[in-house]
Amino acid sequence: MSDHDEHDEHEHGPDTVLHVGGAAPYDVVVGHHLADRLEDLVGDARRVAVICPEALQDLAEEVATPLVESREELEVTVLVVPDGEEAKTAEVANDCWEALGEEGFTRSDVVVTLGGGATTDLGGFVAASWLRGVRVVHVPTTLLAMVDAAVGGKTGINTAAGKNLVGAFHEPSGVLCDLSLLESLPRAELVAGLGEVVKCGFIADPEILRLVETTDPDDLVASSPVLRELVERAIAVKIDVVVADLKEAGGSEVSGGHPGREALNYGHTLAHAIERFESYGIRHGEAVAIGCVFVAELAHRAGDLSADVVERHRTAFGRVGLPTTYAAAPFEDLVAAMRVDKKARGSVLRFVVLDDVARPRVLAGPSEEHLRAAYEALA
Ligand SMILES: O=C(O)C(=O)C[C@@H](O)[C@H](O)[C@H](O)COP(=O)(O)O
Repeated sequence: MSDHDEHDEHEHGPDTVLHVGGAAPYDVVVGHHLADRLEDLVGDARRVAVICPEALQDLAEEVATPLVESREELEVTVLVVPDGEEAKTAEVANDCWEALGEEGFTRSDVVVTLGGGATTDLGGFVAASWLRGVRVVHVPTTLLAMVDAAVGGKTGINTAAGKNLVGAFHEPSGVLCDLSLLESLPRAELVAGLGEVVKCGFIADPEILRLVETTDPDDLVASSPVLRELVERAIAVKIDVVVADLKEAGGSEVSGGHPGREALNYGHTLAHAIERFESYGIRHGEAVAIGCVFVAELAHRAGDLSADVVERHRTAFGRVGLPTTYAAAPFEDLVAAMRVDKKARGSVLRFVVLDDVARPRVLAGPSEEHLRAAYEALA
């Protein structure tokens, strides 16, 4: 992650600044080589804790060095956490709290997360809970974290009962989406990130679907202007939704009503159940693709979604290389896992479904017959 220079400006155009309004406004910057923006975001902090997975330790040092050099009194500590979902445990959060305690971290200090969605979820949660909330700046290094996890303030860890069951809403004070970091991202990780992008296309922005359907998937690489447009569009979808309903309070069964923030959970009810069943051995974006096809099948049976739009799910997710079939888990196990989904109310399962592209709503209490048939359609 190096500094932005004239060459970047010439080759990739100016950085894009997407503003997130609300009670705690912040900017999401999309561009190339954004390291020089971090100093401003750290502001007058005395201490910075950079939370990153082991594989990104060198990058963390690269980020830390200019900060240390920028101000004599600034202390920067790198906290290394496990890779992926293994970081999202109470034990790892506790290790981070202990480290912040040893550093004497105060309310004016700053956590910087550097990593994928699991790192931003964990680091955001540590920042949300330490002293009941210190500033956090996210520097996402995967496509999924850029378009989803780093934006909107959801933070959390997993428990034995399921994914993200403990957490807090804690908005970052800034997000730096440095697309040059995607150059070294394994292809499968980039493809997984496209799962959340395509999801945004279905719930709110048909132009995303058009771009995905008309671009050669091999051209979706870090330096591609189309990828950048997809990133910016997906973030814009997310910003619109979280500004209107930060704490997911608007999800209701009011007929014809938009589900508020729950719309972003499209495909996630089954996705989280599959991830848990697979002991997080499947990438989140892959599970989301499967979950979206499932819920499209459900909406076709229990609602108004046309067979054409169901098929469009298969082609859009499949085109970028994401899975659209799944049969590994017994239906009953997945239903049991879905019962602890945050959208469930009492014994009633609730799903975000579509009536058409960009027309999301909540479906409450679908019949077991419809659920089973939708799951069987994934096989
Ligand atoms: O930001 C949201 O709201 C979302 O639901 C976005 C999801 O894509 C994301 O995976 C989120 O972390 C899932 O949240 P959860 O509340 O279902 O745990």
